[in-house]
Amino acid sequence: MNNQQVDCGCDTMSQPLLSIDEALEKLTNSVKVTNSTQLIRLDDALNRILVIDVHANISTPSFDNSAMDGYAINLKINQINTPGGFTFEITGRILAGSIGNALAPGCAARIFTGAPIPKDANTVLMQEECELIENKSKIKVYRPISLGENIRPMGNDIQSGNIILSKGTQLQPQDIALAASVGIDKLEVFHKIKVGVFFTGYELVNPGDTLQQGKIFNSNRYLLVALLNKLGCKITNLGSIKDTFNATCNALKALKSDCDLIITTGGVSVGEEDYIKPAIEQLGQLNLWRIKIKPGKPIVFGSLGHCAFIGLPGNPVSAMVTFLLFARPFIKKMQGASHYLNTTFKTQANFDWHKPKPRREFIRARLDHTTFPTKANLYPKQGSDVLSSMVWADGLIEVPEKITFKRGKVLNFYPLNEMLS
Ligand SMILES: Nc1nc2c(c(=O)[nH]1)N[C@H]1C(S)=C(S)[C@@H](COP(=O)(O)OP(=O)(O)OC[C@H]3O[C@@H](n4cnc5c(N)ncnc54)[C@H](O)[C@@H]3O)O[C@H]1N2
Ligand code: MOO
Repeated sequence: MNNQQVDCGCDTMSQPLLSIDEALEKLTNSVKVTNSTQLIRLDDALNRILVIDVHANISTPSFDNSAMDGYAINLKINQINTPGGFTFEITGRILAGSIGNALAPGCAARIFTGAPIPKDANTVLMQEECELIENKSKIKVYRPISLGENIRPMGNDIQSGNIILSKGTQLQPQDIALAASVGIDKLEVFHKIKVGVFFTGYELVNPGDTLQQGKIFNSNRYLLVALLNKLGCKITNLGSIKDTFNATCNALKALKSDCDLIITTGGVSVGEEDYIKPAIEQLGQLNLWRIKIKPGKPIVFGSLGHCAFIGLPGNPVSAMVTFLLFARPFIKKMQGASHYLNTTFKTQANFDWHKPKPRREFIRARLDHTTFPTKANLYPKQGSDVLSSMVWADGLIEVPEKITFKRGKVLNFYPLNEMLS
């Protein structure tokens, strides 16, 4: 078979391959969101996903307070926005955390940032604008003053009863801080999901062991574990297993009862030594095999009872790209995240595309930010074995199937830093 025939977008039995959109829809529609939840302290909440909306039961700030170090004044009606210097007698001093006495008209209280505005004060003046006079018993101001200057009103940030964080939020430092600001000390989050992994391939050797002729180091093991750690999964790692049908079935059986999801790499292609698909068909249900994308055509999606299964291709770039495009949204949805799809933005290709391709391609690219709009440059080698292309790249350019284009074409860019967050 020549290359064009291999890449026809059909399988060898002329069955059309699924498009990426169909495959993603099929995968994410089938996700069962974990129903196991726990209450955790704010210090442990980073990156965890909220089960329910969080409401504030106080307003913040909970009292009117000063935005500046300076003087709270009781500005009289006839002084508002009037030109000319005004003098205020200092009758109090209010630190943050303390309460001052009411201010009589024409009087001032020394006040510090965050301190409560005393009763009857209606404006705060910055100390830099005030001249202390008469042995520091008074202040004088030379500019017109308007009402309410430098006062942060109660509820300026949050109103009591408001939803401050929505269910499905993956908690970031600022979310945790917002919960703390209304006095919440614990949040209800989904339990971490349990993911079992193993790696097929007679050729695999662990880094640290001797590399005999014909063998390769098992880089996918480290790739997958690191990717899953980034997503906050609990991992059971069986390492590399023998490339046999029995060993594959045994590994699946060992993991399925205690895992929400099993992910493997390798053994998903069409060779008679590829046992993942037949093992899933024998032990569970096969829902999808092979997608019209490059890299990563042979991907298996299925289930073993309650446990979902994703078999990624063995080629390292294919394994990483398919993990990011398919397994990541699947896992994020399973974890309860409301935003689980990858985000993309538009960029311009700094290259021509001469040959229409039958599969949608996800090519390793790096953005040149010195131009506007930014331009995407390609890594010179785009083979699915070229792992260094993933290290060089800062994202993937999506090239639609069956098109050609010239430099300057606007395309989708999938930023790696986003997909690895
Ligand atoms: N006749 C055909 N052959 C292949 C097809 C096809 O359609 N017809 N598809 C090709 C594509 S595309 C891919 S992708 C691969 C997928 O193959 P498998 O998932 O079955 O993976 P293996 O054959 O086991 O390995 C492929 C490649 O990756 C290396 N590998 C495997 N595991 C690891 C690991 N843990 N760490 C690092 N590298 C790994 C392995 O040595 C091979 O070089 O199939 C094509 N063939
Ligand atoms: O899909 Mo394979 O990943 O092209 O090498």
